[in-house]
Amino acid sequence: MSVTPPPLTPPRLKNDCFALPPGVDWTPVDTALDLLRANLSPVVDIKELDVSDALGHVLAHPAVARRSNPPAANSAVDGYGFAHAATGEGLQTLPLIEGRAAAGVPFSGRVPEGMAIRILTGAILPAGVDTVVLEEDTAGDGHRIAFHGPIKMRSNTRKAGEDVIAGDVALPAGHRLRAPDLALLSAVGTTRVSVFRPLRLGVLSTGDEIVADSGGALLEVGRIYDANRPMLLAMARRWNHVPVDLGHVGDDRAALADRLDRGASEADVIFTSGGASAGDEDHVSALLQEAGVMQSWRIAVKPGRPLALGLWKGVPVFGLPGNPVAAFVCTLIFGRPALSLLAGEGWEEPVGFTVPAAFEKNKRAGRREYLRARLTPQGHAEVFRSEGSGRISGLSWATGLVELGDGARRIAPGDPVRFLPYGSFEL
Ligand SMILES: Nc1nc2c(c(=O)[nH]1)N[C@H]1C(S)=C(S)[C@@H](COP(=O)(O)OP(=O)(O)OC[C@H]3O[C@@H](n4cnc5c(N)ncnc54)[C@H](O)[C@@H]3O)O[C@H]1N2
Ligand code: MOO
Repeated sequence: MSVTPPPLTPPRLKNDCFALPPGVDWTPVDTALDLLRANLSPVVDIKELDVSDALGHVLAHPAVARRSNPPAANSAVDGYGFAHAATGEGLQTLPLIEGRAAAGVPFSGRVPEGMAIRILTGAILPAGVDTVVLEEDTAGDGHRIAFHGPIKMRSNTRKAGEDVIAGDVALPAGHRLRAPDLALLSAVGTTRVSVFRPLRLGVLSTGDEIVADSGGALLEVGRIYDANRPMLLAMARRWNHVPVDLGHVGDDRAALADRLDRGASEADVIFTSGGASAGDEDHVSALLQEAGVMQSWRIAVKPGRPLALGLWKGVPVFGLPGNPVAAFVCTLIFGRPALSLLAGEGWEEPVGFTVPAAFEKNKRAGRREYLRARLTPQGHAEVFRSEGSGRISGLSWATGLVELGDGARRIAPGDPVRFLPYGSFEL
């Protein structure tokens, strides 16, 4: 006699894979960011470098000015220097003294009150000179100069230390050195700096379908070119971290554990992509769970809701979602500030701009959304035609992201929206 099994009762179809399922704990974006910020700290040690080799490094200690800039009061222009006290309103005619003051060739004598001296840009003001008249504002015959007064005291001069004073902090700890910073440090005589050793970011792709190195072959349809790893390695390089290519592993837990072991010895932090959610083949989250130090988050963000966080042999692991758009957005929003903190740079927030929308959208409550966007010639934000997180072409089409807050919102063309240019993520 056969027994009829009881009927299965699936939940009502929502036809919206992004609706917040009841009973699941969604971590708001800000909560996730606060947790990362509170729990991460620099993991890199400190070394000394010549300033000329330090571009892109993060200062571990403040860089202190060894000398003032400028070191002495000097002239900002080519012209004639004199004592302001002897001048007044109307036509001023001053006899010139012999000699001149030039940058690097100072005039050692004193300029008597009522006389002027030829002076060039950058020259230290000679004794008796506190004011300079611009050459173009004068007439002269080689023995005298004339100009129209009044001229303001200290015109066209620079005070000693008006830019930086010796002993001041020229640049604070945590600052990542850019080209202009090398100018500043050089100007104040600082030739050696203490910097953090660059952070090593290991990047690993997972999934049986992924082919890490196709050798130029056109793959059969069931196989997927590895898009995430080249992107993530390039982002690491762009952010002045050292990219560590950990290659690819299939859906094999033992192989993944081995590769994470390698990552933990070669890198300071590991980004994996794929296998982050809770499916049958989601080994990254499963392994981190087994290791016992795992935060598996369903973040209230779109795209990119599964993000696994854990420690593997003491090394932080970010299990990014496999969909390339989600992997990209999670890396910008969560990965970048976390990396900058680990690298000693402090928490880096992107700078956004409020611009009018060139689109309309009915946004639901619950998840913060990041739309691929770019500015029209009028400076309005248009968004990519699809929000599908496998649509990699939209990442290239875009020049930034539009960020829509957690709540529900109806957006009409012209409404203000927050645009985060790729440039504000230093991409
Ligand atoms: N039943 C449910 N299924 C899924 C959910 C869900 O909530 N319930 N979430 C979806 C979302 S959202 C995302 S994102 C993905 C994330 O899952 P995984 O992190 O486990 O990623 P995979 O399943 O391994 O891959 C997803 C997708 O991305 C492709 N992929 C993976 N790695 C790469 C790579 N290196 N280069 C290019 N493409 C890659 C992969 O082939 C898949 O198509 O889960 C949804 N499912
Ligand atoms: O939102 Mo998933 O994180 O589509 O890509």
